[in-house]
Amino acid sequence: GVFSVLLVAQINAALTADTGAARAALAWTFGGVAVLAMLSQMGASVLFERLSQSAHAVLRRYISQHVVAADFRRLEELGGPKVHSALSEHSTRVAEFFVSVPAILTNAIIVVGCLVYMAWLSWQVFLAALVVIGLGSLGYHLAHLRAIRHLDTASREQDRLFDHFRSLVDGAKELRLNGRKRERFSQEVLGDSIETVRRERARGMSIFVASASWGNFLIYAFIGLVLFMLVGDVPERTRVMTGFALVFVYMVTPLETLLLNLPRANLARVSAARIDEITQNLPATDDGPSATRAPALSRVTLEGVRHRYYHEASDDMFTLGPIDLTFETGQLTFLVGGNGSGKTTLAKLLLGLYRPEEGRVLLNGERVDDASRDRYRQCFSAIFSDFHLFDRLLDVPSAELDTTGNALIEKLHLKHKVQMRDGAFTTRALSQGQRKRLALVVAYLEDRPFLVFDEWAADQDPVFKDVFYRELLPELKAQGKTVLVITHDDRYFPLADRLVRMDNGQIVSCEQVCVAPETRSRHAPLLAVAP
Ligand SMILES: Nc1ncnc2c1ncn2[C@@H]1O[C@H](COP(=O)(O)OP(=O)(O)OP(=O)(O)O)[C@@H](O)[C@H]1O
Repeated sequence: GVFSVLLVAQINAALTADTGAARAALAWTFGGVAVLAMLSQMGASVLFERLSQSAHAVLRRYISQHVVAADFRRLEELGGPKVHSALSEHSTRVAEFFVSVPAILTNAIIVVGCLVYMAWLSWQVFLAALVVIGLGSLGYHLAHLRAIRHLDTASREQDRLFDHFRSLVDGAKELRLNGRKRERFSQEVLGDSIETVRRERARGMSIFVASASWGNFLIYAFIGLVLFMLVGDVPERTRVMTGFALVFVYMVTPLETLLLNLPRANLARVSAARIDEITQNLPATDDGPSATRAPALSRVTLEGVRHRYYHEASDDMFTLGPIDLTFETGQLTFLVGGNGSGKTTLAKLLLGLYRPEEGRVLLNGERVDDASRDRYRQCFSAIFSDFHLFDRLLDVPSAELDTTGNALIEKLHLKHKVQMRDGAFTTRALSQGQRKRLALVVAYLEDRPFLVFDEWAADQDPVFKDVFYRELLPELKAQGKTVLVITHDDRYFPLADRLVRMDNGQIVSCEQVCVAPETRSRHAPLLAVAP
């Protein structure tokens, strides 16, 4: 910016230079300044491009760290689409801002430099310029307030749009099977949301761009004011007039660029505010230091534990508890009950994913508090009905791990489909039941003392279902594992040590089951491989 202003001063000096020698001297300075202007612009652009990429990476790391450290319930409430929106669109907008920073900075310096040069040519003109700038800023500020409102509405709608994008892929089967549903989804749900984002953003940006034209108009008004009214009687009229003409011509483009780049900065500001809001809504848990090792487990007790879900849309509440329940080492508990009776919620409380709103959880008689909750959670492996299978174990890869993993895969009848190599599965393109078996392999390899299965067998064929209840579960029990199985498979209820029945958020019965041992296991152990 500085070199550019120096260039214009050199040009003006050359235009008004009297002798050839003076022009020759100016030529060298002009050449030097031109090269410096080019080099500094190159440097600035490269640096800002790098800054933009770094900012993007830093933001993504920042948001991901917030998400990883967030309280699970808060994350559930916030929902995935908002997180996706922050990680993709909003962080990109903020990062893009850094690419426009050199344009804003350089052009602002050129404009300011030109004004200073004008002041040097004539102070009266400079004062007039200040009045014009004041008017321009006022107009711009008023426009800004309106435009930001539209941009903010657009960015909120965009979070919903990301939810619809997810339905577009996750609901692909349903949309293809039902033409009317597809049409309504495309036009009314997705279409309306896309349209709202377009409309609000277009309005916001139009106001910004229109206010840039207002700025442009002011420049020409200023030029007219100076050329036809102010410069009339100043001494050295020709020199001053040439100087002004040159400065004006030179200044218009940077000013336009400046005014057009400022909206982008505002877009970034709105996105930054959204990122801030989302991360504020995801405070880090107070769950103590991050733990990796499981503590020893002999008993887990829930005492008067209670949890509530508030449903805003219907203004009603689901209350679970108070729950009193104890799990002893090596005990096999089946948790049963109708849909929506609170089984999964109870499991989340037991696993330490939800903090009890009332009551307490005890590990070996000691209260689990915020400081020890993460350590407590390391006691468990769980497979939920909406489980996620990572493509790798995220354990230190070793030949031993691969061997044990592959032996388990073979025992679970998946050898022809998938293998474990360097601690990762070779594929995840499997049927739902097969992927659940892989999740079981992971749970075995994690070797935690307490396992929780949420309707694990629901997707298994009758033969493997039988294997699960009659062989795998007794085998886990024999290894001293404590197991909680959420199930609707009533024909296997007698195989449990204890049957806990739930209804409408309450435990309605808790029965010890007495069965002859031989009815529990009819086959030879399936999983002879020690994990
Ligand atoms: N994330 C959530 N947000 C708000 N309410 C929820 C949420 N999850 C569950 N609920 C409410 O809690 C109740 C119990 O749900 P939960 O998933 O614990 O039932 P469940 O017994 O596991 O049912 P199912 O057998 O269908 O899996 C539901 O009726 C629902 O109203």
